Amino acid sequence: MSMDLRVGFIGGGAMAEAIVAGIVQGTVSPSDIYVSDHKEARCQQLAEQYGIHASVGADSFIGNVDVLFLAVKPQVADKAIAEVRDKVGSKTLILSIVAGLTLDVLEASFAEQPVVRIMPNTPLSVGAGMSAFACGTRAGRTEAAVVSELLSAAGRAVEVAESAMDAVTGLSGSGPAYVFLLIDALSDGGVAAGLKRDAATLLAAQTVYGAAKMVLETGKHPDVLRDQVTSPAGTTIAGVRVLENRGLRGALIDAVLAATEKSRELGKK
Ligand SMILES: NC(=O)C1=CN([C@@H]2O[C@H](COP(=O)(O)OP(=O)(O)OC[C@H]3O[C@@H](n4cnc5c(N)ncnc54)[C@H](O)[C@@H]3O)[C@@H](O)[C@H]2O)C=CC1
Ligand SMILES: O=C(O)[C@@H]1CCC=N1
Repeated sequence: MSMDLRVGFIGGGAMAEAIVAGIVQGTVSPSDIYVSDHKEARCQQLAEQYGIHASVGADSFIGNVDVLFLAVKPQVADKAIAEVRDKVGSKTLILSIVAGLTLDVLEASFAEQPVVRIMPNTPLSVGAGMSAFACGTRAGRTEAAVVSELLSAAGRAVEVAESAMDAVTGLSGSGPAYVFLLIDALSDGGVAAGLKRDAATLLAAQTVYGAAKMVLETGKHPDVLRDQVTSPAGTTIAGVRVLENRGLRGALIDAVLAATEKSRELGKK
């Protein structure tokens, strides 16, 4: 599926790159993607790797894109907005991925443009992203459909109320980091049990991938699927017992809550 859209980015960091990598795979033509980043070397790298336009400064494209991603760190978002707000086209759809930056603030910053707040995650770069988005008052169903199509091209996208954004950030926004940690730890377990590192990491990652795929494709509750693996007096329950004793469930719940709380704090500053 390809979309006839000119897409700009303010900030060409890790998350912008993940989105670019996701949408250049058949959704948006690289020649229609424009990135502005403060760092010249970063621009060169992005231009070479993806065949997109990348420059220090956005003047060459800012008035001429259909969609503009705001993809800088929260701490410098005010400055980045001040640099572009008077130059951006009045119909350009502003898509902010800045953690904690509210629709109220965004709508006050951009006088006329429709604004959508998005929380994506880095697996977008391999077509398996999870994004949630909330529409501002000037963004209607047409804008929501554009955002949904753009993000769905590299994973899944759901529309949520803005009040859910902090929780989304704590779960799917930050979540890849929790799962990378989990995979690394599982791999360590395999190495401790005598496997070679490469094999252990492959086994760990494919197991996480397969289990996630089963949850998504069967629609069954994770506990039902867990039960299918767990033989009476078998190996699985021996492992599960250790995880329950060490509080894995509670640790994951607390991790999501801590990240959610941090997102709330960022939004208040
Ligand atoms: N990394 C992640 O997994 C996720 C990040 N986010 C959000 O995405 C945003 C960006 O995060 P990252 O990509 O991880 O950060 P990053 O630090 O990798 O990238 C930010 C980039 O913006 C550039 N920059 C800063 N000010 C600029 C300006 N005024 N004009 C042009 N370029 C400018 C920097 O040189 C840098 O390359 C953050 O607000 C974060 O909250 C959201 C979801 C997931
Ligand atoms: O760590 C962060 O603040 C950002 C937001 C979600 C993922 N990374």
